[in-house]
Amino acid sequence: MTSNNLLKCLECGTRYDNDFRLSCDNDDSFLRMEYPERINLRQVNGIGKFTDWLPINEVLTTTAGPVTYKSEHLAEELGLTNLYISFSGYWPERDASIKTCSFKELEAHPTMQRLKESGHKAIVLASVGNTARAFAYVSALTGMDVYIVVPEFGLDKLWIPTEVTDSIHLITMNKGNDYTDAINLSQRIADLEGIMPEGGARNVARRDGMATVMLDAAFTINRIPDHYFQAVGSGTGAIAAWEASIRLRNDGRFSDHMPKLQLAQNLPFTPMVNAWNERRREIIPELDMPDAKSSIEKIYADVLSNRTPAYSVTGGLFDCLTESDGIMYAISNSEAKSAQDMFESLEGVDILPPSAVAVASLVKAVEKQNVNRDDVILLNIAGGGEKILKSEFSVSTIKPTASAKDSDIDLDLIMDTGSYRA
Ligand SMILES: Cc1ncc(COP(=O)(O)O)c(C=O)c1O
Repeated sequence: MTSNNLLKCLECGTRYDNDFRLSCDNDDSFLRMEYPERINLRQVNGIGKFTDWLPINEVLTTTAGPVTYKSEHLAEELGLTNLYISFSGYWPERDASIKTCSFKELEAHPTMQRLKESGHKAIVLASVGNTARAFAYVSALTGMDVYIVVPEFGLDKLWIPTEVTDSIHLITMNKGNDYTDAINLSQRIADLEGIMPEGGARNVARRDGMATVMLDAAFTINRIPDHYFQAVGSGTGAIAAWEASIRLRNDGRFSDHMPKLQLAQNLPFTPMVNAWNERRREIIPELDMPDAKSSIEKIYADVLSNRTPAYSVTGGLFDCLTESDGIMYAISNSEAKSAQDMFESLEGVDILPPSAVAVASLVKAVEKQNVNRDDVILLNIAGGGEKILKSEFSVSTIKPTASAKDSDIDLDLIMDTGSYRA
């Protein structure tokens, strides 16, 4: 049974039932879920709390969810009086219990539940690591089949905090292939009968799962923040934060102003920063990401390496940045690393490289006076606590079931296609 809420096309307004639909029949725009105007929190821990604004019926039982707290030490260092941190990861001291250590688990739980409620059993996705880990873990918990395509450089991130199950099928791509090659191969696998594409930013379960970062913050702070900081790769998390703010404003209890999106990418791979700085809706590869593959090899936060982000599409990041009068920052590896050291020593928890990029962008924003001292700021630390987790739990490495030389490979060579042909 699918949820009673409807999906609505942002371009033409056509409404659809909420099955696992990812696109409109008439145009290329995003679909967005229509939920009750006011959200009532369910009395559970984790993101199940926000079920009213998730595209699923059953209340998720996972304790995984974002945690929002007011920073003291980093705030003092930066001279800020209202800095709030949203932490997605593992940090028992703060009741943060995402054991795959990134906000990608916020996408994975509702997506797999939406898949199940729509009557499907298998899903395919491309990832550079953190998303793969999150979906593999949820597959191990639910038994739902997941096909994961990962470029070789993402392999070290492929562990889960439980036993690996037969439901996890990992396909690696040989050296020389990047995230976009993995996306291309996963799209071919998704054409097989019986395997659903996870849909990336087009999947409302992914966006609305990530949106819980903003929801949790609004319930903790009692208002919508003035600024939202995050490092972006596909743009999904930031779009989700924007959509959550629209819903919170319409709810009426959290003030009626919207946050300014302040987003960052890692130099030298900064296609969205380059396009946005010229207020261009289109990303022009020759201008905005020349030598993309070699640039991607140089970035510290390698998960921020999507060559086809959700930027130009109606409802995508360009629209959100435009509506919020947003700012984008290009952060160097050394800026990210020193921001990481500063955060870890002041706040007392290890963070992942993309979160370091987000911290560095906040440092820059303070320097450039893009925030005022007393503004209410939400800094999304979208991944962290891996060191703490690994000191407390043993993790299992996921072994590849196949490897692909490129995205055109014969699918029979990498998977049992027989079970998925009509
Ligand atoms: C920890 C972390 N932060 C930020 C990002 C970028 O998020 P998005 O792809 O939603 O833009 C990722 C992507 O994998 C991530 O793992």
